[in-house]
Amino acid sequence: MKIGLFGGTFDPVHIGHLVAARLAKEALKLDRVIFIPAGVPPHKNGFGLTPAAKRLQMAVLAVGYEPDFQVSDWELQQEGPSYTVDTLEHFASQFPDDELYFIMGADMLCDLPNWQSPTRILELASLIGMTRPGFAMDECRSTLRRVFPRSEERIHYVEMPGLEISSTWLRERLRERKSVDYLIPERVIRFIEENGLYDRRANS
Ligand SMILES: Nc1ncnc2c1ncn2[C@@H]1O[C@H](COP(=O)(O)OP(=O)(O)OP(=O)(O)O)[C@@H](O)[C@H]1O
Ligand SMILES: O=C(O)c1ccc[n+]([C@@H]2O[C@H](COP(=O)([O-])O)[C@@H](O)[C@H]2O)c1
Repeated sequence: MKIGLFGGTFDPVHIGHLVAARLAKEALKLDRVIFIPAGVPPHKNGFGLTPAAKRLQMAVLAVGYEPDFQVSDWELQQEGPSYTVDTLEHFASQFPDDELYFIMGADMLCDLPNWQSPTRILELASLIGMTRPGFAMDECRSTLRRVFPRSEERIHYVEMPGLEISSTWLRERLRERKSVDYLIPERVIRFIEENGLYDRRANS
């Protein structure tokens, strides 16, 4: 089996994530994709992060009834920063007979040399870099080719329609009481309002 792992802060999850997962699955013929909300995202200032349990619930609601999408709370159960290498070691021992693919947007892929143990990451999984507006994939590709010359075949590049949205931008819209319709799954918007996340309340 080919298993896609998709790590993220998902604060909140949005259509950029869902489209990336769907197209990565299609491009690499993955059997399923597991969304893995990060407990403590390693390169982000954790200040103001929505509590892990709520980010997890939003991810669960977002993947809804999709039989080929799942959510893992593994990173949320660990202490300290959610380093991908540790997550991959865990999933590799969990699924020893399967091939692992880690899905990421171009911004994250270009940053790979700064991650914890990137060479080990490339031994444990193939990577799928999804295009993202504002990040030059070609530049990123030549950097990665230079830094990891022996891992070229482990990194896949997949085009997706440019969705110039981020959780940061959506949090701002939510706080400003602007519409996020179609950008965030409807069930997740309802959850945000019911729980008063991002200062948003139903009918406010
Ligand atoms: N619009 C998008 N297009 C392609 N990839 C995306 C998009 N949004 C997020 N991703 C990718 O999804 C993964 C998880 O992203 P994350 O949860 O940090 O969302 P984000 O929108 O980048 O959040 P923030 O604005 O809070 O940094 C990352 O690999 C990121 O590159
Ligand atoms: O392991 C690392 O060094 C590392 C550094 C930066 C990001 N990551 C992972 O990349 C994924 C996307 O990160 P983020 O910050 O965009 O949500 C998430 O699973 C993070 O744990 C991992």
